[in-house]
Amino acid sequence: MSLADIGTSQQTDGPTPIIELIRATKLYDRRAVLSEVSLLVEGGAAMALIGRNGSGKSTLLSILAGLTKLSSGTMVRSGRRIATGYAPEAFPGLKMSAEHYLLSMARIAGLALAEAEARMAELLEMFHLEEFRRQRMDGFSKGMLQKVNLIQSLIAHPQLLLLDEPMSGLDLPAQHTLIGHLKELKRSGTGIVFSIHEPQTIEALADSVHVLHAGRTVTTIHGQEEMRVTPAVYIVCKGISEQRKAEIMDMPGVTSIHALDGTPGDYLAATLEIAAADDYLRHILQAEGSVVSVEPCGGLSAGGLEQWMDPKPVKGGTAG
Ligand SMILES: Nc1ncnc2c1ncn2[C@@H]1O[C@H](COP(=O)(O)OP(=O)(O)OP(=O)(O)O)[C@@H](O)[C@H]1O
Repeated sequence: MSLADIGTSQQTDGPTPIIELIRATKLYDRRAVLSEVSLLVEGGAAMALIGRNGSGKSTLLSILAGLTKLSSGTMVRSGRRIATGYAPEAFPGLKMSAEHYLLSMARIAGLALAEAEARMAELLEMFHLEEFRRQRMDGFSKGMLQKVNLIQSLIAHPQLLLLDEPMSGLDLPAQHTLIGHLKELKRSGTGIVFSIHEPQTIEALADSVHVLHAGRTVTTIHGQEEMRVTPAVYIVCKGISEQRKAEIMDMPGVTSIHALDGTPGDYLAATLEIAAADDYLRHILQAEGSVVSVEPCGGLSAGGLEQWMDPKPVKGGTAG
């Protein structure tokens, strides 16, 4: 049930809606960086936001956090005050100790001093940061700053947790710690929205994936089952004429196909069912194109989602 429905219907058992965006649009200098995006965040579930650089993920998170205003559309909250934790993408090395900063954040969020101290100690220990608690953050490494950033978002038991690239800069043990803690939070009913570029985190944590491209929703996928579809193959080629491109795009078994951004020349990347790979490769060669790389992909990749994360590096040569 969406939050928009709640006013008109009897509430039923099941996931609790926390916050909903309906046709959310954000303009900067009359340019739409988000266009008509709708989504519903539910308690006890995690939604991954994926999309290439500049697709609007951070803007969307900042809107959900209440820090950026919509240009049009609606944001509906389940209550007047939702305890919200927000870890932005860029976190500054402030000229104060981690302890001073975290206690201030906890107090601002409404925690009593004793509770704030206890919760801070628990989280500092969890992220192996306790020995640095009295040091100034302007001397911290990137990963240490990210840990402080995450701790401030978690400290006041958020009902809604918004994380912008939470794994950025974290070492592997810290990544595992974070995933474990986020799973616990989900079990306790927190709704989580996180932007991410790594498929592993999606598989470990996400209950749904919302894909953005140039500020628009490309697709949304619900449920681990839907995310883990059959294995597939990811093929990058180049040198195909516009006319032949249209033909290969229509070939059976091609899940997704797109021009590969950030590479020289007209590189084309396709995700397709394994059974269709031979036929596809034959078509490329008949169209006088050349094959740059062929790689198996599984899990999330098979749904064609990989193309919306960071573009894969193209192996082999430059465009001719
Ligand atoms: N304050 C702002 N003023 C003008 N344009 C902005 C502002 N904030 C973001 N943008 C633009 O909005 C678009 C979306 O940016 P956003 O940071 O939301 O993307 P993103 O998907 O989070 O990217 P990345 O993966 O690189 O972090 C970009 O084109 C960006 O330049």
